[in-house]
Amino acid sequence: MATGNLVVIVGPMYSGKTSELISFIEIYTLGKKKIKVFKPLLDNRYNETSIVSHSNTSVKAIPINNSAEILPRLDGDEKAIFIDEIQFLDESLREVVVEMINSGKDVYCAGLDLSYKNNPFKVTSLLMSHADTVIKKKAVCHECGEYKGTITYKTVENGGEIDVGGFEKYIAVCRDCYLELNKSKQNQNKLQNQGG
Ligand SMILES: Nc1ncnc2c1ncn2[C@@H]1O[C@H](COP(=O)(O)OP(=O)(O)OP(=O)(O)O)[C@@H](O)[C@H]1O
Ligand SMILES: Cc1cn([C@H]2C[C@H](O)[C@@H](CO)O2)c(=O)[nH]c1=O
Ligand SMILES: [Zn+2]
Repeated sequence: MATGNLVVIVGPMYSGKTSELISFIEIYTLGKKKIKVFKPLLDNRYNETSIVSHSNTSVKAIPINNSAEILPRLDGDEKAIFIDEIQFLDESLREVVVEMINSGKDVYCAGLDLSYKNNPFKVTSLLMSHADTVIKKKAVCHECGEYKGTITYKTVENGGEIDVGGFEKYIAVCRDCYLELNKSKQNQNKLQNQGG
């Protein structure tokens, strides 16, 4: 039996990763292929049992706490496995995914490549290394309007590097606007510290 393919879809928030994942799901379901869709329970923005895009299309998904919950949920005859928001899962997802492609399943993963601090999410980097295809999506920059948005900027100060949310705290920007916004944030902080 031939091994499966690994496709990893990455990019900033609002770049259409979930929409792209859903269009691949459609291809398998139209072809009446058996599939399973997973998403981390942590991502409860819209719904705990569906993956939902910003343009509001949705597909039913099995919520999981960690990557160890994936293999026990399989029947064995699935043709493809889809996993959204991989940045919220543990690094052992790599071994789980490699086992699935080695056993002949196609695997489609979508998630953030970079945090709002411009740090790579390790689990995404690991999966990109194993991928047959990496699809790097862009968003429209919220600041300058160019179709060059490659990073997510956090507009509020609170919360850590893992912090579920949407437009109330995150925007997608291009690299130039990201640097500009961080520069003005630093200047503001400096002024505040000087009592200005
Ligand atoms: N700045 C933007 N650039 C592009 N699309 C945007 C933007 N803001 C909102 N959208 C909408 O978001 C849709 C993409 O949403 P989708 O949920 O697929 O993105 P995503 O990359 O999975 O986001 P997230 O990482 O937040 O889950 C687009 O089709 C568009 O309707
Ligand atoms: C950019 C970024 C998004 N997120 C969250 C916001 C959303 O719930 C999800 C991206 O779709 O990831 C983080 O937890 N950390 C980050 O650095
Ligand atoms: Zn910009």
